[in-house]
Amino acid sequence: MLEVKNLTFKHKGENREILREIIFTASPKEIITILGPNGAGKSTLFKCISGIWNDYEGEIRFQGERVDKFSFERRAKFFAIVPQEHEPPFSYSVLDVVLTGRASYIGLFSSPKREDYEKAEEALELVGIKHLKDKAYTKISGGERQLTLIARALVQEAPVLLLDEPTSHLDFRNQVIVLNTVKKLAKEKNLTVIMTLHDPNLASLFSDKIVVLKKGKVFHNGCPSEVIKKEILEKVYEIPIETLNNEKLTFVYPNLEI
Ligand SMILES: Nc1ncnc2c1ncn2[C@@H]1O[C@H](COP(=O)(O)OP(=O)(O)OP(=O)(O)O)[C@@H](O)[C@H]1O
Repeated sequence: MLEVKNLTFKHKGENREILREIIFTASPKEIITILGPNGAGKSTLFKCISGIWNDYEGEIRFQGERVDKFSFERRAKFFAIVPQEHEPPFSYSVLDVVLTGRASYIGLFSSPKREDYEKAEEALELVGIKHLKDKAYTKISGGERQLTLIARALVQEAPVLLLDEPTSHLDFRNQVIVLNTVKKLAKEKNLTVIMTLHDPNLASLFSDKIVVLKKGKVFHNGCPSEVIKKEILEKVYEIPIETLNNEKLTFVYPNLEI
């Protein structure tokens, strides 16, 4: 289990707390989505969990151990990260980028083995871009890069998958395919998934729990049916919102008379 306990964070030399007393837990097979307006602190929370920022109050623990004490290697073993943006310094092929996710298995002075290539191709197949494997990563679209990075995270075979706005460059079809794949993998491979999203409807469709942040604090935390509600989202996004309900889900949309 991943536990975030009373996490409070401010940048060095600044007085303003970007995150204040954040509390939530995430278990294997669960998808936790961090939802909230621009500037709410989603990426900062993500960076604290993934170890980019370590200088916080409170604790983040994985399987009982404090993650700020993890070595770089242990972090790579436990956390697979899909960042929002990634510019490789060289013109790697798509397959090579995915293979970098196997680094902790390959060893510093060795080359990838057949198993590593097989896993990389399997992951590319899973996210639907195996046909791009020999193309230069610098010459594919933003959405195709995002899919490549998701494949790279999958071959890492880490128990925690952290995705920062995984759908930001994806078309409608690929949003659904990628999030559905992540959901399937979470269940099949026992992964703990934490992601940030901007779309409450996608969050509702694909999450087990949603943590809503507003101004650095947890505004609400619960399963989609508890969180994706007119009264909560209107307070968080400060626009009038309407809902459509059926027995499976609540769909939210803006009331355009604003
Ligand atoms: N390096 C930094 N130094 C100081 N303040 C920062 C720094 N990076 C971000 N912030 C501030 O922290 C707050 C939270 O930013 P963060 O990027 O976590 O928000 P977010 O919810 O991910 O936003 P978005 O949805 O726009 O990506 C913002 O007010 C931002 O200005």
